[in-house]
Amino acid sequence: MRMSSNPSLLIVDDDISFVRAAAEIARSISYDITVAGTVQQGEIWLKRETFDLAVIDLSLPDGSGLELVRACTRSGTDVVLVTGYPSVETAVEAIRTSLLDYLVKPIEPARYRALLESVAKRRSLPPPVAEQGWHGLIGASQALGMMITQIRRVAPTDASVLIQGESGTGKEIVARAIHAESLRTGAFVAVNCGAMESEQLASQLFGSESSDSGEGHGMLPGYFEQAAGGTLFLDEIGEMPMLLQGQLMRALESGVIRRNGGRSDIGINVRVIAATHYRTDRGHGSGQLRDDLFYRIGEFPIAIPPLRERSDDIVPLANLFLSHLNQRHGGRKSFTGTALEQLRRFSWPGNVRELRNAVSRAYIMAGSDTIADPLGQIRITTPLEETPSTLTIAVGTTFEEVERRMLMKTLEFFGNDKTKAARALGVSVKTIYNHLAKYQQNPAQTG
Ligand SMILES: Nc1ncnc2c1ncn2[C@@H]1O[C@H](COP(=O)(O)OP(=O)(O)OP(=O)(O)O)[C@@H](O)[C@H]1O
Repeated sequence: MRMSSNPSLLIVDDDISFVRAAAEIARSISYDITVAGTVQQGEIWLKRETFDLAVIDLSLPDGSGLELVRACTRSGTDVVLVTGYPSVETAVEAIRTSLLDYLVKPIEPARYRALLESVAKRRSLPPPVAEQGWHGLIGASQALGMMITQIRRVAPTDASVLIQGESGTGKEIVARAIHAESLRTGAFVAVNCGAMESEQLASQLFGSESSDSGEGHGMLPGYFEQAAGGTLFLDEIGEMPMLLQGQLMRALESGVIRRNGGRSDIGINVRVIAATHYRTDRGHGSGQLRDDLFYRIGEFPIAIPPLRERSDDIVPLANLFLSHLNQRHGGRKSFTGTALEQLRRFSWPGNVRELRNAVSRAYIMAGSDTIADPLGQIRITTPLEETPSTLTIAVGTTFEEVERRMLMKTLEFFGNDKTKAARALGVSVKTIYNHLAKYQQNPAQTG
């Protein structure tokens, strides 16, 4: 997997002198270069990596360069076909496919260089994030643009991705974007590893079979099977019990799983994306993950910065959340410039989720169509700083949100010990798990 930020070029040609000349020009404009001499080698490289540009000879020792064009198009790689023997048929065939250009040898260095420069320039710009966002990701910050570039690069590969970010930064939305941009046709299945007890999580992940059942009976396919050909999103992987982490590691390494109580192995074709709120930059922090699993799932790490570190995203997000509320309630409310500035300067410890809640609260509390002081409610009603053992709740917060925040804060206070949290809240451990599972199934209602 390439980690360099240089543009990348794949040259597929068995003509050594052409390869040398083409590579030299590309290197002079900082391209990372990979060379393949046959269709088969080209296919292997295209499966392994995503390139910005591929320069492919039409006649290769084992077939036509056209055979590689589809794989390139699928992964968003621009293609330039070259030929030493131009003919009308090959030209027509080449034009029918989606090419950046079609060059005849000996190629003009100036034209080839211009092509390389235009691809490199286009790739270095972050893709535009339209008003409705890119796969639901809204924002205008450079950090978001860079994240989108990373997503586009890694999505078509099979690399496992580890997303790190504070709560509410958008880890699930990023995981969904990777799945949507991948070539995987199966389902996206999300599971919160901290929302279930160990045994339940094991049978949900790997499925279960009861031994005394008749044919087809008592067989419950788990999340791995449900995500066949698709993506399994393991949220809060650091909460997964150690024993289960070992089981997961073995499944990922061997490519097979066995249902609980089952007798045969089942092959899995699943791309795993994991997420954690622990910082993963200094080692992997608090020892929540087995070393081998950390390295196995962290092939391609993506760090989502907290909202306070990408304040250019705040205004577009706030405006979008407000326009959703206007649409839902038939309103015409808008923020004043000062209001938007106030939102921009706030630190948003609960990140995008907290911003969305604040916009809802401001919408409900606003006496007119103009919202001038969206944080007024927070300031008036939260004179106290929160501490690890206190929770501050603003007027206008829904019961559901109060319940959720109380539960999460209590769990945090007791170091995620569900038994202690349940005792403190006067409910059963099962109730805690039920709520966590509900938050996982209905994320829209949780914030
Ligand atoms: N860039 C963004 N654009 C639009 N909406 C966003 C963005 N980032 C986050 N959101 C929204 O914020 C909310 C929280 O996002 P999400 O659930 O993906 O966060 P998370 O990091 O997975 O949170 P948690 O760790 O608490 O599960 C969701 O409603 C999501 O749609």
